[in-house]
Amino acid sequence: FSPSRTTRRIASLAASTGDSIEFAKYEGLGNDFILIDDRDRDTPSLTPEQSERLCHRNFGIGGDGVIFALKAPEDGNYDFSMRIYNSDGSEPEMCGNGIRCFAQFLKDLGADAESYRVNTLAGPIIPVMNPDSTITVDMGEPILDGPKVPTTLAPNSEFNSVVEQTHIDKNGKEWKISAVSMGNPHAIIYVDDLEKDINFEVDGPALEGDTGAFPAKTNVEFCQVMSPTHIKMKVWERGAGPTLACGTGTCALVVAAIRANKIPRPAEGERVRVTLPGGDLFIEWRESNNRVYMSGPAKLSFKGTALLK
Ligand SMILES: N[C@@H](CCC[C@H](N)C(=O)O)C(=O)O
Repeated sequence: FSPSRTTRRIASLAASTGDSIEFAKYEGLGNDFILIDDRDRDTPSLTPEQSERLCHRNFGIGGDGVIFALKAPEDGNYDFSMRIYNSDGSEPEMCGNGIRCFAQFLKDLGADAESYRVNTLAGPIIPVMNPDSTITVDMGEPILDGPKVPTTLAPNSEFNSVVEQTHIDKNGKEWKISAVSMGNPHAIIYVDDLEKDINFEVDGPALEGDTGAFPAKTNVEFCQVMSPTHIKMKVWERGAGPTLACGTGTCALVVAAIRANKIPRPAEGERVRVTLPGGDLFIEWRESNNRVYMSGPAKLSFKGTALLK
């Protein structure tokens, strides 16, 4: 934030009318979210601007996003709806770590089911609570068709989707990009050495905001294949910048890596381990139904009441 925006934020908090909101703070591998219980509402009780302010790590609660647990639509097909704002106030379609936090939040609120049918902007998503307290999420089918990702990068004829296409960013740096959507867009880039081959703080934002190639902006995943069943990944998220983990990004990466023959497709039921700065996620892209399953933890950090402007 520029000093003037920061000053305005302090002023707006100081000028609080006393309105406040109850929240709970959760994290999935350090990807952290403010959860709001809006189960009696159809729409979020906070604006994108209020959410952005609450996500600020100095002047708010701090978080990579705000997640709202909302009423299910009346069609009877769902248990709940979920919406999310990124820490910059933009609204993504889905969030993988967020949906595990959402499921744990529901459980902690007393909605003690084994699984939930959640209505999201990316379609139906189903988190299942495991006995070992991890959560496995049916993340649905990956979207590989370029215009639907959306990306303007040309499809690679061999794969009929965007696989390692050459692209030059605004700094003149050349990349080989694969594009996959898990409801939200991901640009996947393989490097030999994650520590040496990228300038994360420069390359991440240069690609995130490259609307010529990704008209809705994109999440950017830099990846290093460690073995046929293990990949390391660093993520620069759309609307949130560097985060410790990204569930949708991890799913997109495993799909992209299998399609590009970077790793073999594991046998049905076997999973690929993806190591992120915040820890490991386990991903299965099931051949029999084309759906992606993500397993990992979600934990309550603290609860509180926040002042609103
Ligand atoms: N951290 C998330 C993704 C959140 C949304 C993303 N920043 C976007 O704008 O698409 C995850 O775990 O999937």
